This record gives sequence, C-alpha cells and structure tokens, in this order.
Amino acid sequence: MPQNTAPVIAFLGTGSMNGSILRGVLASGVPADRVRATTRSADSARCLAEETGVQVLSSEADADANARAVDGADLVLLGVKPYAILELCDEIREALDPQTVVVSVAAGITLDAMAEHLADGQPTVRSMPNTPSSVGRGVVSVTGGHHTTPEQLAIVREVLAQVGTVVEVPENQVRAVTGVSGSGPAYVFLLAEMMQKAGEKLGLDPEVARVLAKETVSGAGVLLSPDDADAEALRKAVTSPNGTTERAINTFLDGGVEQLVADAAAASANRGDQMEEEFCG
Ligand SMILES: NC(=O)C1=CN([C@@H]2O[C@H](COP(=O)(O)OP(=O)(O)OC[C@H]3O[C@@H](n4cnc5c(N)ncnc54)[C@H](OP(=O)(O)O)[C@@H]3O)[C@@H](O)[C@H]2O)C=CC1
Ligand SMILES: O=C(O)[C@@H]1CCC=N1
Repeated sequence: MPQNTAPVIAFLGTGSMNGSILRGVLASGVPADRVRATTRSADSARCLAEETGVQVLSSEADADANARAVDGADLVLLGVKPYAILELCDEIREALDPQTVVVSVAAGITLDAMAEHLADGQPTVRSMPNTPSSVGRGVVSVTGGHHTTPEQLAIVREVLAQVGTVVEVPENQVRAVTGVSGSGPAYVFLLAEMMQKAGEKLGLDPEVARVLAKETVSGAGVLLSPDDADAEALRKAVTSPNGTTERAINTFLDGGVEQLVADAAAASANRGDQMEEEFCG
C-alpha cells in the first residue's frame, strides 16, 4: 500500500486488540500521521503516544475525543469492550463522514445492532482478529455489512492484510472464528504455561523450565508458519515409534484432549452468542 495514499485510520479504544492491530499497521510501514487513536484514560493515551508516535486522545481528558478522532478518517476501528461498542457508535454517529467504514473487532456485536446505532447507510464491517496482529502474524475474519461496497470491503481487507492473514466469512460463522483463532492465542499460551509447570515438577529450575516451554512453543509456531506446513506431519516428525513422544501424545489423547479442545472452542463460540443476546437484544 503506497504510504501517501494509505487510508486514514482511527482506532477507538486502543487496548490489547486494537493496540495489536495499530502496532502491526505501523510496523508494515504506514506512517504514524495516517493513524489516530483513543483510549479512556489519559495515562494510557500518553503511554501509547510515546511508544508509537501516533496522536492519541483520551476520553477522560476530552469528552469529544472519539468524535474528534474520526474526523477525516477513512476507516474507524472500534476496539472497546463489547458492552461499550453500541454506546460508542451513538457517540460518533454525527461526526462520521457517510463514506467512512466502521469496523468493529468486538465479540458478540452484530452488524444489525451496529447499523441501528449509526446513520442510515453507514458502511460497516464486523471483524474478528487476534493479538499476533502486533507482529504481522494475526489472522482476521471480515464480514461486510449491508451498505458496504465490495471496494470498501477490499480496502478494509488490504489494511488488515498488513497485520496478518485475512479470511472472509458469513456473519453466522464469526462465532466459530472466535472459538478457533480469536480466543486461540490464549489456548497456546496456556499450553506454554502448563509445560513450564510440568518442567518444574520434573525438577527443572523455574527459569530453565520457562525458557524451554516458551522456546518450544514459539519454535514450533515458526515451523508451522509456511503456507504449506502440515501440523500432523510436523507432529509425526517428532514422534518416534515406541519412543518418548508417543507416550506423551497417547497420554494427551487418552486423557480426552481432542474433546477438551473442541469443548473449549465451542464454549468460546457460545459465549459470543450469549453476548449477542446480552448486548444486541
Ligand atoms: N484481546 C483479544 O485478544 C481480542 C479482543 N477482541 C475484542 O476487542 C475488544 C477490546 O478488547 P481488549 O483489547 O482485550 O480490551 P482492552 O481493555 O485491552 O482495551 C479496551 C480499550 O478501550 C479503551 N476505552 C474504554 N472506554 C473508552 C472510551 N469511552 N473511549 C475510548 N477508549 C475507551 C480502554 O482505554 P484504557 O486503556 O484507558 O482503559 C482500552 O484502551 C473487545 O470488544 C473484544 O471482544 C477481539 C479479538 C481478540
Ligand atoms: O475474550 C474475549 O472475549 C475476546 C474475544 C476473542 C478474544 N478475546
């Protein structure tokens, strides 16, 4: 994306997720002056501005921070907690240009609910990203709203492609995306935490166990990175017949790990459904 024609992006609510996308966008070469951001507290605005060089406004210090940030923006990424998304739509509704595309990264907030809280015809996109976006290795789904043209969706895809792989899904599959990749990095980090604890139980020094667990998980992630990488083949390459790994893998499988992972992904997806009922009515 040529830098001088990069769309102007406003990140409203720039914490863990929107902050990851913002960092990924900047790392891809988009100049800081094409980006603005908001947070609630003045402290987090200051920290983010110092770290990134982006103009960050705080709603605590300026009640109009969000409305100011969307002025002249081509894209607006809503990254507050789900319960606050529709209120934020109300807040910025009058300040938005009719062509500005409003992208929500929130779990459990539907395109219909967003449309009800924005001006008629405002283009919207529902997205489900994940935090590896901060290092350009995110995976993110997009679903265009009723008033979003293919060209507008293409611009959103192009921006999000700066921070990872983009897939397009129908809205009824966002719950599944959430269960697999939105929440997914936490499953992998949990595994790393558990591997560290297992190492300690086996007698390793805690720091040595931490390094072994983290390097193993991140190294395995790198092996799985190429487009044609195959998780099953990579697993088999570690697993000698009647060797040590086979015993470990069988312990996982006999303990029901496959069902547990399916149940965990379904629990995440179901919580997304529940949030739709709670917040979108
Ligand atoms: N975390 C993740 O891995 C993922 C999160 N999401 C979605 O991202 C959204 C945000 O989650 P997450 O990033 O984890 O949450 P965080 O709490 O980390 O970030 C929320 C941000 O919103 C800011 N904020 C709160 N109220 C306002 C306001 N009125 N105006 C401007 N900014 C405000 C907060 O400011 P301050 O820092 O000052 O409190 C904070 O920066 C959620 O909707 C979630 O469903 C989606 C996919 C993955
Ligand atoms: O935990 C959550 O609700 C958010 C959505 C997906 C990842 N984090």
